[in-house]
Amino acid sequence: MPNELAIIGAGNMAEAIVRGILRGGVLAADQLVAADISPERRAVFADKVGVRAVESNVEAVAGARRVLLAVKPQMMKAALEQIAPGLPHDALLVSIAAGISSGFIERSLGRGIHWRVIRTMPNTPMLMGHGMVGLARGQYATADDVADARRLFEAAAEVIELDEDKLHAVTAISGSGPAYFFFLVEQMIKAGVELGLSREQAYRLATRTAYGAAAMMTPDTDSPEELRRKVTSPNGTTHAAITHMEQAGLPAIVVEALKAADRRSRNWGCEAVPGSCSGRLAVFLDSRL
Ligand SMILES: NC(=O)C1=CN([C@@H]2O[C@H](COP(=O)(O)OP(=O)(O)OC[C@H]3O[C@@H](n4cnc5c(N)ncnc54)[C@H](O)[C@@H]3O)[C@@H](O)[C@H]2O)C=CC1
Ligand SMILES: O=C(O)[C@@H]1CCC=N1
Repeated sequence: MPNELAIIGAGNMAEAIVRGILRGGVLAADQLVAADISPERRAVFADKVGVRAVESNVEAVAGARRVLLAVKPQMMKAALEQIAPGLPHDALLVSIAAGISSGFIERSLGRGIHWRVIRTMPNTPMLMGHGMVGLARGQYATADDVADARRLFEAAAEVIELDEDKLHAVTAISGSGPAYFFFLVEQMIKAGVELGLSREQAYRLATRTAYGAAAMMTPDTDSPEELRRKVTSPNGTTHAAITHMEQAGLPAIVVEALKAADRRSRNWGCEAVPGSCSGRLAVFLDSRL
């Protein structure tokens, strides 16, 4: 079977994407190969996902038509150095790493080749088929490459194409976003316990509420603001809670928190590519973390 997709880094996010690809019939399992340094992750891919898993990145990319770069940003430089010598010159590179620019990937692979790179920012709800992906094309990637990369994600996600610089904001909103909601639910569970419920009761009430509320936010329904208004009786209980959140500064905290995520995404690129940011920019970014 041809090597239609080599995965470098068979971690959590790669698993969500690959499960979507297989579930959606975009590619068959025997057209994929995954490489990971961790025997545990290779076992997950081989035994649970049903995809051939190897230790060697070089072996994975041999003859590959597309390569999904799915290691952590700080591992990207090493992974690119490993695959560069054996990577087919016409392979399409699709990266999901936060903060790593398409330019860095192109330069690291080198060999005088105009590498076609698509940079993306997916999120874990892809595991449930409800993901959101921001996608930007590198300078040598074509419209066909964008369409090709889109197909990898669309079985489990909505995809929007943007300029590459906007991917930091996408990371702050939808890449990291699921964690903000889980964090809120964690606090709701704690509050439930403080209010006298058992942990099981609080857990069930908070998680099912989050699930139901999320399901209400379809493109065809009211805006989040309007949905909130419909729960909020004048001078009632919701009003009491929201007023407290506003007076305690939560709206500004959320906005500032997401700006911190955006800065971290920009800063990660600097860390992964020592010397690529001027000293002043790196210090400026660090000081704002
Ligand atoms: N987890 C998330 O919600 C999201 C993650 N991302 C991006 O996805 C990438 C992966 O993140 P996760 O899946 O969360 O991390 P993870 O830690 O679950 O997966 C990374 C995998 O890479 C493997 N690895 C490390 N060095 C390697 C090397 N040199 N060669 C081959 N494999 C190697 C690790 O053993 C691990 O299994 C990151 O760059 C992150 O920025 C993007 C969007 C959302
Ligand atoms: O936390 C992170 O850096 C990664 C990128 C977006 C979600 N997880």
